Amino acid sequence: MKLISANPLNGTIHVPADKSISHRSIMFGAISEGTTTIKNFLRGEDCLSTLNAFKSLGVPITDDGETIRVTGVGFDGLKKPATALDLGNSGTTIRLMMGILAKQSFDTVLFGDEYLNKRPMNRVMLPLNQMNANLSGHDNSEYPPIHISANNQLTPITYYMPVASAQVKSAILFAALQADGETTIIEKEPTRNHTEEMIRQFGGTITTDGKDIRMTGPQRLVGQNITVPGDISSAAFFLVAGAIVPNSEIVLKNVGINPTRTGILDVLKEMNADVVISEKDHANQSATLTVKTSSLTSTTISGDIIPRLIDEIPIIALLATQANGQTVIKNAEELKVKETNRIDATAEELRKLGADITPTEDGLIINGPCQLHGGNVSSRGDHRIGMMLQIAALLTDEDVVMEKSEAVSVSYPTFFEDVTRLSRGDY
Ligand SMILES: O=C(O)C1=C[C@@H](OP(=O)(O)O)[C@@H](O)[C@H](O)C1
Ligand SMILES: C=C(OP(=O)(O)O)C(=O)O
Repeated sequence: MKLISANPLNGTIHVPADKSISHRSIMFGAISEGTTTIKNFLRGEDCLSTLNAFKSLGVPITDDGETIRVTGVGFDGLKKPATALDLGNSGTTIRLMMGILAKQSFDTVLFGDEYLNKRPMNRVMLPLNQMNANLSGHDNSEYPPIHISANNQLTPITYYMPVASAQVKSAILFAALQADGETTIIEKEPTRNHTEEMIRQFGGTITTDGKDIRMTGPQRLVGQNITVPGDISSAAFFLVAGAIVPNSEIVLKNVGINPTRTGILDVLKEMNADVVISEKDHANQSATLTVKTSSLTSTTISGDIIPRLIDEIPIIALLATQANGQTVIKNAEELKVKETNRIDATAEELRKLGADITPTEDGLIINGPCQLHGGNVSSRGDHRIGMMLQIAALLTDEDVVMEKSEAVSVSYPTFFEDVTRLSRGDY
């Protein structure tokens, strides 16, 4: 696909719904009692994988195009699926479902596409097996297909997280909701807290104190009415486009601003970007963000901000190519086990467009500002790499041609339409 090049972006957009919250809305709806309604559900491929998996587990789910209605069956009401569950590209779905399915009267098999089947699962299987679950990977490996054996008891644990991962934390919490007694999780660094927040929202009890999380099971949850806010990880592409593409001004409506997700706003501020936050809706943790092109300075990004912007690092790397000076990103080794190795993918694809960017063991070093040029690139099947490369193409008047552009549908199916509309200055 030939990408849109050499264009400012101007106008207003409603970024798509939050992917992490959309997944969890279906999951919590399914394991609760009573009905859950979900408005503004993300109909991207990853969240549809979650929706279809729970339908296969016998959960009644309807969609009238506006509202998704989940009739909760409780942990005890899930039914043996007719076949192994195909979870597509979605790491969040497979890992959280391992916790949900760790105590069922039937076996389940979970697998995904060529990318998901190469992502590490020991990080979830080890703590769950310590809780008396029985999970194993394909051919004694840690990779999918993952086999979950029938099991009628889970025991609580105290678990020091070896990696900063909301998916691992969430899988343990779903298991802990079904275990008899108190589970304690000590995070390496704080990660997104949507699971903890939704346990409370669905009527459960959980204590959080910095990196310590405690919860006593078993708990019964009750269905809720959810409106999903926009995804700051999707907004990130337009926040960066607005900051670096000359003569741009973009208004982003209804962007989720849960503080465990807003590392990118801290980085933009630090780099001198012109971003204004307005219309804060405290109940829904959302706001309007307005971004205008400005002159940027380099920065260092490391330590406990990394989990607060983990999915934004590819687009932050592009931002850094347009900033004055050297930007260093450290402690981001988790990027190596995403849909692709995002350290290598970001560096290698941006170098094809002329960026001065070097991969390191745990991050990237970027020198700017740098005039990008045309070239042939690939998303490598990774939605976030694909979207980052389209924003990069806006910085050159030469042709940029990208392979595997369809990957963007995983989290942002209307991404190219939104770029087209903003490049025409449509309000
Ligand atoms: O819990 C979640 O919804 C997610 C957690 C993060 O993964 P890790 O837990 O592997 O860091 C993130 O990269 C992913 O896009 C969504
Ligand atoms: C890593 C991501 O998602 P997941 O782990 O759910 O595949 C992502 O959306 O960038």
